[in-house]
Order: sequence, then C-alpha cells, then structure tokens
Amino acid sequence: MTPEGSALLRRGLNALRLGATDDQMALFARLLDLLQEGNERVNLTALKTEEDIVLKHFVDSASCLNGGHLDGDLRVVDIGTGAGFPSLPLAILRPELRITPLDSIRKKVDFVRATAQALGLDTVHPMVGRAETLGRSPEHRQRYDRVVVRAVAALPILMELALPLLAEGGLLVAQKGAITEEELDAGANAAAEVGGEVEEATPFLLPVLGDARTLVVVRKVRATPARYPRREGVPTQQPLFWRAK
Ligand SMILES: C[S@@+](CC[C@H](N)C(=O)[O-])C[C@H]1O[C@@H](n2cnc3c(N)ncnc32)[C@H](O)[C@@H]1O
Repeated sequence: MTPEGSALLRRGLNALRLGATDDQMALFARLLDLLQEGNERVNLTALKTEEDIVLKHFVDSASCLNGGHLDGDLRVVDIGTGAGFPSLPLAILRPELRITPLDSIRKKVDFVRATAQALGLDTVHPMVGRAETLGRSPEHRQRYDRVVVRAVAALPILMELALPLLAEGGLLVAQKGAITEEELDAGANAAAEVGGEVEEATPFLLPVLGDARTLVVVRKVRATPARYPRREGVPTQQPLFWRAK
C-alpha cells in the first residue's frame, strides 16, 4: 500500500472512531495486494484502484462496527461475502469474532479462504453455499449470534435469508446504501414474518467520500416458522412484502 493509501485508510478508520495497530495496517496492505493480484486471475470485484479498495471495501466494511453491535466473542455469518467483504476487514479489526463468510460462488470462497490463510486469520472459516440451504440445515439454523450483510439484496429478501440463521436474541447487521421508507416498511413486515424486529435504521455518511449509508439492525425475537426460508432462489424471486426486481 502506498503512503497515500495508508493515510487514507487511517483517516477513514479514525472517522469511524476505530484505531488500527501497525500489525492491522500491515494486514490491510497485504489484503490490498492479494485482492489486486486475485482480480487479475478471476473477476472478484469491480473496484480495482487502491483508493477505491481502501475506501469502498475496507472503510465501508469497517463501518459495520458502528454502534458496537459486533463487539465481543460472537459467531458471525456474512451472507454473500463476495471477495470477503465485510468479513476480512472485520476479522482484521476484531480478532475475537468467529466469522463464516458465505457465498454461493465457489471461486470467490476459494479466494477468501486462501486470503484468510495467507493473512493468518484463523478465526475465518469460509463456506460455499446458499443462505437458504444453511437456514434449513440443523447445523446452522438458529446457531449464530450475528449475521452481517453488505450489498446483497433488498431488506425484505435479507430478512428471509438472515433471520433463520440467528439464535434468539441475535442480530442482523445490514450495511445498506440509502433506503426508502417503502423498503424499510416492507423489511419490517418481512422481519416480523420470520421472527425479527427492526431495532434501528441509522443513516450515516461514508468517511471521506460522503456516500449515503444506512446501518439496519434487526433483532431475532422469536423462532423462525419452519416454512422459512423457502427453497433456493424463492426469497429473491418472490420476496416477502416486496416486489421482485
Ligand atoms: C454484490 S456481491 C456483494 C459482495 C460483498 N458482500 C461486498 O460487499 O463486496 C453479492 C454476493 O452475494 C452472493 N449471494 C447472493 N445471494 C446469495 C445467497 N442466497 N446465498 C449466498 N450467497 C449469495 C453472490 O454470489 C455475490 O457474490
């Protein structure tokens, strides 16, 4: 990472009131290299420049820590992790989290696994699969303290993918762009249907760039009815209380 990239990362993290040790900064620098190298072999992410990766992947992922919902020794699943976001930055900044980055695309998960190994992040255990499948498997259903998710789907869809995985009392932390009242209302209705309650939807601006973001936090308040999640693809094709794309 160039000195400018490193300064930008520190500036972004400081704006989120997050410090980073020299070791953590070194891990981010190595992650940047691995992501740029990996992107030359397989198409992992549309963001390619140092500045974009630092701000739109690293700082943006770190903003999931706003509000302290991911503090502590927690079992976390990251639905639709792609090239490892927010999982990898969260694992660097919060080594006490036990994180399962999940994605249905094997080549992305292979990259996340190899990268976590190269960075020595042994709290990260990537998995290939769909959230709907995990949500129905006894090994994973209602077993997690937190679900994190960034840039995967509209809120009503996320509720059906995420809530079945949470133990009662657990939280979904969804990092979204700007959201409409309509999406939030539909999300609240879908949450209630699958055992959740929206606790907050906090708008904020991404440090340095100023892009609009919303951190939506949903608590699992009762067991998810056995009929959810519906089979693979249905939550997206026929979203609860929402229109399909
Ligand atoms: C736009 S990418 C976002 C990646 C990453 N979260 C980020 O913020 O850069 C969405 C990812 O979600 C994955 N995905 C979508 N629906 C999924 C599901 N039901 N189960 C698992 N992965 C899913 C896709 O394969 C894709 O890699």
